[in-house]
Amino acid sequence: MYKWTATSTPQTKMASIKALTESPGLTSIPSSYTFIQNPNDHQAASDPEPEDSIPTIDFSLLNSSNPDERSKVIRDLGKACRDWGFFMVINHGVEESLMERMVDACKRFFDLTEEEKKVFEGKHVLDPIRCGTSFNASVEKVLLWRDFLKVFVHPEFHSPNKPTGFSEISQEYCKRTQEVARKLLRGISESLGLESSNIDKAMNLDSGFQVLIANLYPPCPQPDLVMGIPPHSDHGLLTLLTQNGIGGLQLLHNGKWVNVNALSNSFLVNTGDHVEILSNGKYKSVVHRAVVNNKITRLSLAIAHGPSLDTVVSPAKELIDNEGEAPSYLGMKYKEYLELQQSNPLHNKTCLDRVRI
Ligand SMILES: O=C(O)CCC(=O)C(=O)O
Ligand SMILES: [Fe+2]
Repeated sequence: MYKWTATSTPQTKMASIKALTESPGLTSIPSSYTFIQNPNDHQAASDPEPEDSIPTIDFSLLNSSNPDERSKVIRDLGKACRDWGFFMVINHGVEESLMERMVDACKRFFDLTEEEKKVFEGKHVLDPIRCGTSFNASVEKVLLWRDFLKVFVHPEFHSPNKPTGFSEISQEYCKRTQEVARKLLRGISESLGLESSNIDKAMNLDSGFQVLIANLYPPCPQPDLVMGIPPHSDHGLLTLLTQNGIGGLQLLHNGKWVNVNALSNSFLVNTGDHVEILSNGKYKSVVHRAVVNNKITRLSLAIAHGPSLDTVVSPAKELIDNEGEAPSYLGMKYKEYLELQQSNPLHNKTCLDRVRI
């Protein structure tokens, strides 16, 4: 049986979705998880049309000594950001075995006992290590079919001390994904007509905020009624996502939901709200969601890369000055934005709407 478990604080915490699904004889979902009242009204997703497929970026070409090849990949990167806010990165140089060990370490974290995980529950949205269920169960009307672990890994590296090896593997993995993200941001800077180091400098990426988010979506007896993660855009600049080979990520593209079918050993990359702000809306953050299935546990691992927490992010001065545009977003300190986004229910681009002019 699943149950509410009391914690040392007066607030009651939900049992994990993993514990719920492992309770014997679960054939229907508890009503608190009914996200979709009428599946017929729900906008089902389809695969992208072949002529409009998800952009793929060959990362190795960013290092090309051939200037034509390099300028083409920068153009492709700009087009992917403008048309999709999303792209798949191949040939990124992070070994497949490291990606697999990282996904496995996250799986082993979720396999710890409920008692062991409780130590890492965290109380505040800015606690550096926090695991739990749903997104923010204290403010949500409907619970999500998802357990999570969130760990701040840069500028200061944190890690749960269990399971064995987690800390070493995540330190290496996060260092490597940060290098990939920074290089992509140099390309994105150039694609906006800015110096390649513009975003890096303006966002203070030497002390950029990086957070590891592991999502666990166990099988659900009624997957069409629940949601893993509801439609939202990410805070920050770029999120690099990988998964345990099981699909479930969907993007809102030209008003339609599209399934993401990832190539193995690729990173699924989406632009976050702060790329939209700094590009003054030239590049939009993409709305995405995660659906679940009734057969197999899906695990996704998102590494979010943002400015340093103290950076006030506003549209790039060079874009405003050079192109005579009016700024479309107010400046806000990234830390305040993060706190706002994490303390409210996750819903479309409601957080970004607060800074839109
Ligand atoms: O699980 C996924 O594919 C999406 C996860 C996600 O959107 C997030 O962690 O922000
Ligand atoms: Fe996301």
